[in-house]
Order: sequence, then structure tokens, then C-alpha cells
Amino acid sequence: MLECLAVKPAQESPHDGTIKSVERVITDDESPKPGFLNGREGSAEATVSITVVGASGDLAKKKIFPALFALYYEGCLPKHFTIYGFARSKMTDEQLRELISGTLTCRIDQKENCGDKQEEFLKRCFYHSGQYSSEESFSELSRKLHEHEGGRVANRLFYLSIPPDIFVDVARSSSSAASSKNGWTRVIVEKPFGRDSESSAELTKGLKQYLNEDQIYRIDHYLGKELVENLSVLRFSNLVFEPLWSRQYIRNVQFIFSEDFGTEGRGGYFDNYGIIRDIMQNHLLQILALFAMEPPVSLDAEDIRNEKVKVLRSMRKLDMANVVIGQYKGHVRGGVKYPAYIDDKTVPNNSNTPTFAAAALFIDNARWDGVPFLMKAGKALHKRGAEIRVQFRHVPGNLYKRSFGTDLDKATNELVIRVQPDEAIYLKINNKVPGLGMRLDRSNLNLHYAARYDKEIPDAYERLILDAIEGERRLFIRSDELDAAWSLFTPLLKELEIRKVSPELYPYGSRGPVGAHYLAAKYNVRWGDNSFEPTED
Ligand SMILES: NC(=O)C1=CN([C@@H]2O[C@H](COP(=O)(O)OP(=O)(O)OC[C@H]3O[C@@H](n4cnc5c(N)ncnc54)[C@H](OP(=O)(O)O)[C@@H]3O)[C@@H](O)[C@H]2O)C=CC1
Ligand SMILES: O=C1O[C@H](COP(=O)(O)O)[C@@H](O)[C@H](O)[C@H]1O
Repeated sequence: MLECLAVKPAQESPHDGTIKSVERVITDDESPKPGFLNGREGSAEATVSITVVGASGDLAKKKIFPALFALYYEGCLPKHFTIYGFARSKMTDEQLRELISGTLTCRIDQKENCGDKQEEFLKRCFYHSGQYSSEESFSELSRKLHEHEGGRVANRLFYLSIPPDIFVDVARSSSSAASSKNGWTRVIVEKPFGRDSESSAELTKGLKQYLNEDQIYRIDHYLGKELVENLSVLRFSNLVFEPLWSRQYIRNVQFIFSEDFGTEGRGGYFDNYGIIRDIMQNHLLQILALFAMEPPVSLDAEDIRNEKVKVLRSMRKLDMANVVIGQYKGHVRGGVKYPAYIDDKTVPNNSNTPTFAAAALFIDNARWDGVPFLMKAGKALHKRGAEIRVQFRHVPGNLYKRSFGTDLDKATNELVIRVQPDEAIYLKINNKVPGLGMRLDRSNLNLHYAARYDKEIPDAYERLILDAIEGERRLFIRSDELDAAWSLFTPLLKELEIRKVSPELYPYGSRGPVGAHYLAAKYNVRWGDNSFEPTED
């Protein structure tokens, strides 16, 4: 059973739920507090209406509805909830249910009642067709939500699963015509949050015309992944790690993302963004900030985000010389033909958009001075995975150095946090091979999740939607974090575009451009993802 309690009972700022364009009657702090779930937020009789804007789209079908069902299945949604799909496409309630029913799955450890639960869930899903910029459409939606709310305290969550150019239109029409009059109103915004500092600031300004910062939940789904959530637990609740967490013991840190498929189907979106904006500026940089931050005063969202933003602001300007970009080319392997990026019909055939990038970054503060933080992200590589690798320094005056040969790097400890797939945390150590002689080998202290825990790991979207319902903003991006993240990457992105830098081509299914290895070598670093990977229990 998924535990639905958040890290702490959510505390709203007095502004949350206050819609600028609509007069508010009751704020969160005024509304009854005892929770609908184990003492969590809101009155036992409060309702939550979740409107998925862009319900006919790919993300809604693939991630949002399945996550909502999983929350329902685990008993994490409040007693009174209603789900509405909203989009322009004409659809009946029945057709929406049909559309999403194929994507709902039950957790393996609780397969019983799955069919019944799906039926119950689908009965609480409805559809409203309308125009995104039309207040009339949202007013009509509001009327329908009101009927379902049945006079209770009405909390409303809007999930904007739509292209970014209509985020502000929807914020305007939904806030002015469909905000809750007596509960909170929150809006989850999907990435991309702009494509550079200027467009991001414009988007933030546009949203803030209609919403308070406290109402905006900018989602970065990597922050909802189990092992990313666990990063702070690992560091701050184990005495053995935190004292090592600095330039004194850490040689370099690597953040690696790879996918073994290309942009299939999303080339139109991707070509305007590229891998640096799609993965590095958000997912990997967010993980880096969590990894490198100072201990926060508390687990409160603002305390954590304050520390993350300090890390981002301490980062050295990103230099072109510290970046390598690549693009995948067609490749035939085992008689199968794999396409090039530019074979995608929605991509111009002279596109320079990177599908791979590697970068060396530095945090100019006392803790991390001189430590290279390496990032690598790519599509159409040899495997799918996301991991954090922490390579420690050499053991000073190592008594056993003769047993390692000349390559001392091979004998240093490495902590690997495998975010996905097959979640694990393992520490590479040197160990004596049992026997009468003195031979050392490399072994792993391995926390393999599948072996240790018999629970299925929840999808990141489940955690994040639940947090948004609970008013827990810890895993969502604050606007100053976003500004800092864009300030780091915008000059580089502009330079790449102005200079029309050609990406290094790499074959589909390969390990990516060789330039990434030279970049790491410049800092005496070897990418750790080419070595032995344990999966054994
Ligand atoms: N798909 C994914 O894997 C991921 C997506 N995202 C982000 O999530 C959001 C939604 O993604 P996704 O579902 O793939 O997007 P889609 O392109 O599938 O769009 C979602 C819905 O928006 C409407 N729509 C599409 N284009 C336009 C347009 N030009 N003008 C007005 N309405 C339009 C369509 O509904 P209708 O025509 O019925 O109104 C469509 O069903 C985007 O911001 C995307 O960047 C983020 C991470 C991953
Ligand atoms: O945000 C995005 O993430 C996905 C990868 O997410 P994952 O949870 O499946 O690892 C990526 O494919 C996509 O390009 C990007 O927009």
C-alpha cells in the first residue's frame, strides 16, 4: 500500500488559493484543517476536483490518468474527488473513459479488485470540451465541477498538459472563470518553462498576472523519482556520507541520462529545444542542486529550495570549451535499420539540434571548489538509464597500492545511485578475495531495491500529483530556481545557435560521441557508466 502521508503536514502561505482576479472567500488557513487522509490537508468533507487540461494528449494518456488511478487504487485520493478531462477535441464522458481505460494498471502486489477499482475510478472521470482561451468554456466547466462538489469546500487542481504557448491563456481563463470560491486553486505547469532566460521570464510574468507563485506548481518529474527523493535521506540521515560530501573526499560527480530510443513521434517539439533544454537544464541540474546543496534548516519546501537556489547561483559560467554536443545518425545493426535524427519527418534535414550533450560544470563555493560535476544526456544510445556517480579520491598512502597495479583510479571508491531502471544504490569498495593469499578485488555493497523491498516503486507523477493536492511544494520548481537554471544555460545555448555549431554525429545505439570522453579526460575523469553494473541481490 502506498503511504500517502507527505513529509510533513502541508502549511499553506496565507496567499495560496488567492486568485488575483477573483475575490476569495476562504483561504487555506481559514478552511477546516483535519485531513481527508490520515490527518492531511482539508476538511474530511472537502472535495478535490482535478482537471487535466489537454486530456486528449499523449502525456495525459501515458502518465497523468494512470497516476491518478494509481493514487485512487492505493487509497490516496480524498473521499470526494472528481476528475475532468478538458480539451478541444469533441468527446463524451464515455469516450474519455474508453481512451484512458487501456492505460490503467494495478500494482502487482494488489491485483485483486483491479477491475472493480478501475470501473469505480472511471465513473468519477468526466470530459468537457472547450477552447483554451475561452472564459465561457471554463465557466461551463466550473458549473459542472460545482455540481459534483455538492456544496462542500471545493479545492481545484488544474494540470496543464498542453503545449507551452497556451499556458498563459489557460491560466487566464481558468483562474478568472473556474477558480474555487471557497477552497484552494492550484495549477500544475508542465515543462518546458520557456527556452531561455527571456522567454522563461515572460512565461513567469504571464502566469503571475493570474496566479500567485504559491499556486503555481512547476513540475520536473525527475524530482518525483524515488531515488532522487532518497538523495537527501541518504545524505542527511546517515553519518557515513555527509562528512565525505565535499571537495575533500570527492573527486568528481557524474549525472548521466541515456535513452535507447530516439525522438520517435516528438521530433517536432524536440527540434525547437534539443537535449540541453530537454534534460540538462531541468532534470539533471535539479538533481545536481539537490546533491550539492548545504543542509537545509528543515525539510520545509522553502528551506530546501533556498539551498538549491544558492547552489545554482554559485555555478561558474558554462564555457563552450566545457561542452560537447552530438546528434544521432542512421545505423544498420543485425540487419535492422535504425533511423537518423534528421530522418524524422518533423525535423528539418539540416537540423543542428543536439540529441546528445556532455558538460563539465563547477560550483564555485567552499564545499565544491574545483570538483568537476559532469553531465551527460543523450537519446538513441546503447541503453536506457539515469544515474548519479560519485567518484571518491585516492586513499592517501594506500598500504595496498601494490595490489592495484598502476591505475589507482580503478581502486577508488565509487558510490552509484541508479535512479532507473532497476533502482539501486551501491558502493564500489576494495575487498580481499577470500583465501590464503592477499589478492584484492572490486566488489559492491549493493542495495538493490527489487531484492530489498517487495513494493513496486510509484511512478514520479503519482508522488507529484499527490504533493500538489497536499500543497507540498518541496519537489516543484520555484521561479527564482528557474531563473538561476536558465541564467546558467542561456549564454551557452545562444552561442551554440549563433555559431551554428555542428554536433558530432554518433550512430544510433552507440555510446555517443567520442568527444565526451575527451571532455572528461580533460579533468582526469573517466565516465563510470562503462563499467561492471551489478544487479545481483
Ligand atoms: N509527452 C511527453 O512524454 C511529455 C510531455 N511534456 C509536456 O507536457 C505537455 C503536454 O505534452 P503532450 O501530451 O505530449 O502534448 P500534445 O501535443 O499531445 O498536446 C496535448 C493536447 O493539447 C492540445 N494541443 C496540441 N497542440 C495544440 C496547439 N497548437 N494549440 C492548442 N492546443 C493544442 C491537443 O488537444 P485538443 O486538440 O483536443 O485540444 C492535445 O491533445 C507539453 O507541455 C509537453 O512539453 C513533458 C514531458 C514529457
Ligand atoms: O522530460 C522528459 O523526460 C523523458 C524521460 O523521462 P523518463 O521518466 O522516462 O526517464 C524524455 O524522454 C523526454 O524527452 C523529456 O521531455
